Amino acid sequence: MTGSLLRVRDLSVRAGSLQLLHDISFDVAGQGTTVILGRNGAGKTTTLRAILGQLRSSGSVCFAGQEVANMPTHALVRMGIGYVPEDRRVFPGLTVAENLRLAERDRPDYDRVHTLFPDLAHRGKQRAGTLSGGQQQMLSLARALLNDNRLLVIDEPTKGLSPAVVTTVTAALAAVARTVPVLLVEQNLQVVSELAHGAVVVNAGRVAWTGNTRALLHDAHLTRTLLGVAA
Ligand SMILES: Nc1ncnc2c1ncn2[C@@H]1O[C@H](COP(=O)(O)OP(=O)(O)OP(=O)(O)O)[C@@H](O)[C@H]1O
Repeated sequence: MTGSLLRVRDLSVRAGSLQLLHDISFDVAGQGTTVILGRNGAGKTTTLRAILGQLRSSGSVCFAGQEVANMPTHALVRMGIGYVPEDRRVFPGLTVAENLRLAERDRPDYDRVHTLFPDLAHRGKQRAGTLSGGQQQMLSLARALLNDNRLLVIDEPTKGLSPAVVTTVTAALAAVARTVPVLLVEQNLQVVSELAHGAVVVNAGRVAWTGNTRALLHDAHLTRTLLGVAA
């Protein structure tokens, strides 16, 4: 499927008297990686959480032709949306192998996970809470990659990681995106330029720009005004 896999239309979220998202609309292609960019506090994670049914929203979220707005996350996971949240959420008291076992669905693909993250294969008996931040991120990604998903939603996978681990995670995501479409929130523009084709820039809870990642990153005026950086 090469068209739009996820269609978000007029997605709005309120928290009490605050409006966090205002009529967010964008499409996620049925292949490759689509990235949501924006400054700190722009509304990127809120957008993902609204799509994942973790925040009450108005508007439409259409996944593979089916309206899924406000469906609970577990129902979306059963439909084939893998979610890797920003805070990684591994079970610290359980081993690496136990964390993976808990994520298993119908036909877990351990070969894929161990090929992408060989380090995890050697750490099956280690408690996840004793892993480094980078290793925890790999475990968190591995939990989503274990299963055959139709879409992966991944929030800031390289946040706080050393350059070497960023390289490992980026390579794994590039390999994954060759077979599963990815909706990514990412701040590291080098990683964005390596991974993403489509870009959605969010600013103050609104979509400020959508288009081709390359066009965005090669336009110094756009990156300065939308992201506050010199590309
Ligand atoms: N439940 C809530 N109640 C009130 N304000 C909220 C709530 N959730 C998020 N916000 C606010 O909404 C704004 C967007 O937050 P969000 O986490 O989506 O930003 P972000 O773009 O992911 O930022 P960052 O890059 O810093 O992670 C922030 O100002 C945040 O404080």
